[in-house]
Amino acid sequence: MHWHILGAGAIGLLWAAKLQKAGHQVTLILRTAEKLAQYNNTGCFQILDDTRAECFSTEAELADIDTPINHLLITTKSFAVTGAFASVQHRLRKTTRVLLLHNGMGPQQQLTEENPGLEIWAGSTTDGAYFDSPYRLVRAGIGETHIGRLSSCGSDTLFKELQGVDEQLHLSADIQSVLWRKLAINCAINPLTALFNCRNGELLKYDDRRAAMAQICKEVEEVANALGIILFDRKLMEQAWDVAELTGNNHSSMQQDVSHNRPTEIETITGYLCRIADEAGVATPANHLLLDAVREMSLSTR
Ligand SMILES: NC(=O)C1=CN([C@@H]2O[C@H](COP(=O)(O)OP(=O)(O)OC[C@H]3O[C@@H](n4cnc5c(N)ncnc54)[C@H](OP(=O)(O)O)[C@@H]3O)[C@@H](O)[C@H]2O)C=CC1
Ligand SMILES: CC(C)(CO)C(=O)C(=O)O
Repeated sequence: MHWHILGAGAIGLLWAAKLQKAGHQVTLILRTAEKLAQYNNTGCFQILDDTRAECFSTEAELADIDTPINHLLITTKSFAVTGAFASVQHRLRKTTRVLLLHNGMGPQQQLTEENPGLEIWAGSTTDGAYFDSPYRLVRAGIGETHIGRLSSCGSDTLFKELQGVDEQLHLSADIQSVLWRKLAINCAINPLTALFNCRNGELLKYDDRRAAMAQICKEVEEVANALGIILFDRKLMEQAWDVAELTGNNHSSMQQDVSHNRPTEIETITGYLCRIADEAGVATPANHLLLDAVREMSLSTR
């Protein structure tokens, strides 16, 4: 299959490599002519893991050409998804399949509602990767990726066609719940680490941080309950505690975005939770306070 990847960042390039290794053709869609020239100068990207460095010569192009896209993987940050999608919409056909792989919620539901005839999939991953220099990607952790079809149109054959791309790729029959679980964990950890400017594990070391985390978790559970969403088979606080402990030395993506003065994904994490809670009439005062606090600290994406 020929995959176009929109969002040639850490997750996008990781997937470009996985797809290429499994025999798929891959084209990266870059944002500007300047970025394309810079990439073509380098001619490839590298992925480093514990044992080796691999080079991938993947072709790249801009969004505004007319070549049709049959398989589109969008791996931008959540706040850029709808804009990125719009930039290639003229290249999509009735049979195009779209896979969205990002944290947070909102864009997946919006694109599915606005494009009822399109086969749209969404996913959530615990893979980890970061750049140590441009187009040099360090694979930080091998995680699991769950994908599932959001649109009512289409079929599940895409999953079969992706088998062999990643041993840790799973098909979910209820991808909304998978996205909610990831959302719940991100609500519990990301904004607090940004606010306290600390590593994930440092949320557990102080009474006030633990109390804030417990209150956030309680509100997220109340929203999920009101919507009939089953999160975990134990309390969210216990689940989030384990994730914070397991990733104790890591800086969350939101803490890193705030500390590097980049836009954060707060609007699609706590922002989404608060919006859905307001619509459902569930009070989420601690999440609203946290949303305001992180909005104050980060570049606006609204
Ligand atoms: N990195 C990780 O380990 C993990 C990330 N995630 C999630 O995956 C998602 C992607 O994260 P990550 O890969 O780290 O993010 P990056 O910032 O590394 O990559 C995003 C890429 O999208 C590009 N982009 C943005 N807008 C457009 C556009 N309109 N057209 C084309 N390209 C565009 C950016 O290009 P430009 O450079 O021009 O801005 C950038 O290269 C996020 O939701 C993140 O939370 C989830 C698990 C782990
Ligand atoms: C689970 C967690 C908090 C791990 O750092 C994460 O997903 C993130 O940083 O975005």
